Amino acid sequence: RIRHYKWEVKYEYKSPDCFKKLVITINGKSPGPTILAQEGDTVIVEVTNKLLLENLAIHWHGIRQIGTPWSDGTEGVTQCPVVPGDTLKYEFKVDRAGTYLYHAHYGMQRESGLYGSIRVSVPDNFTEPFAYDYDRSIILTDWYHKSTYEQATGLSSNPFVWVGEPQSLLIQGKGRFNCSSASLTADTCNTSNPECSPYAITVIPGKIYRLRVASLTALSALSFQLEGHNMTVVEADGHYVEPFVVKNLFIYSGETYSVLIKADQDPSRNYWMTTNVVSRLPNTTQGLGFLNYYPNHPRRSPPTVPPTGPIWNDAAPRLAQSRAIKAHHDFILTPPTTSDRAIVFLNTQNRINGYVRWSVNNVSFTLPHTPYLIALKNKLHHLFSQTPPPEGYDFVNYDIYNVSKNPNATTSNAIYRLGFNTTVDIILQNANTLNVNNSETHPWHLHGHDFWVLGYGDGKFDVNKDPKNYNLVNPIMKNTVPLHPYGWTAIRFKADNPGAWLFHCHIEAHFYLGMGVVFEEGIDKVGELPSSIMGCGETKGFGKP
Ligand SMILES: O=C1O[C@H]([C@@H](O)CO)C(O)=C1O
Repeated sequence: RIRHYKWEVKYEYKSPDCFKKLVITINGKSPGPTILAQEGDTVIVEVTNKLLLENLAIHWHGIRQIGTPWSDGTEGVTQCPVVPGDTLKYEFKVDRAGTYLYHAHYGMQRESGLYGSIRVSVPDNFTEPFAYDYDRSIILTDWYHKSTYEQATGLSSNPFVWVGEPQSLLIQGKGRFNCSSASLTADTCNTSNPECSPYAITVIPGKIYRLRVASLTALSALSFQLEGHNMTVVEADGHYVEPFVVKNLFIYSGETYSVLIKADQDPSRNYWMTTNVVSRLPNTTQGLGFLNYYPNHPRRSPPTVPPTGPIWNDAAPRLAQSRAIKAHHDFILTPPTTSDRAIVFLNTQNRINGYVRWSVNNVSFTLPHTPYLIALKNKLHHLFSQTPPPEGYDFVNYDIYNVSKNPNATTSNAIYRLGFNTTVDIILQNANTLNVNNSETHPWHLHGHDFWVLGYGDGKFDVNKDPKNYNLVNPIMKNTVPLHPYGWTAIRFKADNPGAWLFHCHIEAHFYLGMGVVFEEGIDKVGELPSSIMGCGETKGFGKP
């Protein structure tokens, strides 16, 4: 079946957390409409850019785009941006049931509110490994009051102006800023504005709910809680998980989970739904929503104070949850037992000519003027650097626990070319930032593939010892994984999807500052590119009759 959507994207004044600012909406809404489809369907989205002064691209996060790499929606990698006034038709197959997302992939545009859910249901004759009565989706975000332009300008300046901690946390696009904390007029900030009334999920006592929880924060790692209710984790990034129970669901930007909850508590009241910042010193009040027991009023406050979140700087429970996520025993996709190539990616914050940047192996990524997919397909190799980027770093001498003695890095737009159908291991290695005793959490997202998560570790990855402990028995497949502070994360994937694919830190400011790489595989097998994606750079007008 074909699922056809027509979207108009524009800026509108909205007050998602009671503070009025410009928000990017789709057909008048942020979050945008949920895409509902069934495995095997074709989704067509015709996007019209009505942003007036700004380009646009939309990425279908978790959809592998097998056979349609030009529909991945990654500006600079797989397409030219959609200029104001233009319409672009995205067309792709949703080939696997699960919980996915869509969001802007042009500059830091995602954090202006351009995002939503994709829910792909199982085929008619298929039974899932768990039962539930109702299915609900929510997206967690953090929210800034400064515009994307102010943020991007600060990040690109010397002296560096960091974006800072967010002003509020949103649950399904709703949050609450303390308007009296700043001298703001009622027109600018008004807590009785219905646009910022807390999000509520209504449940019928006794029923089981599948709650699809996703994070698209710009910066924050979150802990998600439902007061008085345990959650059973059953799905991660579109793959069934061997079930396990949590009170706090740790979730990183770009991840999706399904959890089961039973509405089995005292039905005469409502319960808090909360999000808390973890892994960075929180300077944002917790996000609040309601778990509303029918027939209580959905806006009736619970009689309790909202539960406090976990200790923000205790990394141990976060690492433990990452390690607990294994493939469901009936749905194990076994990884190849060996790889053809292993690349280590050292994650560092650097300084280039006085400007703060983020790097992989001391190379800070920049996008070329002509998108890679188009340049590669047309064999225009002069359009980006042909010097292969590094496969590792100075393992012997680099001290990951301290500020680098030489924080200098270089910029490059070179890419990693992978042999088609080869098996590739990536070991993400964390390190200290430019500040003493500081290492941050980075959620890494791969386009065009799912990967097996082979393991997580503390400290420096040992190439002789650590691979012996890889989980090759029941590793989960995901498209986004956290790299924990001072730790490493090892993943494996098959380079079997012809195209050019971004792999990057999902923190908006970090990718903006160069924290990403591009992989190319099987470019000769990519079909003819639609001319609609080629209207920029040196290939402007290519494919036009
Ligand atoms: O890129 C970043 O910059 C700041 C800080 O390191 C400098 O102010 C921070 O926390 C980041 O993640």
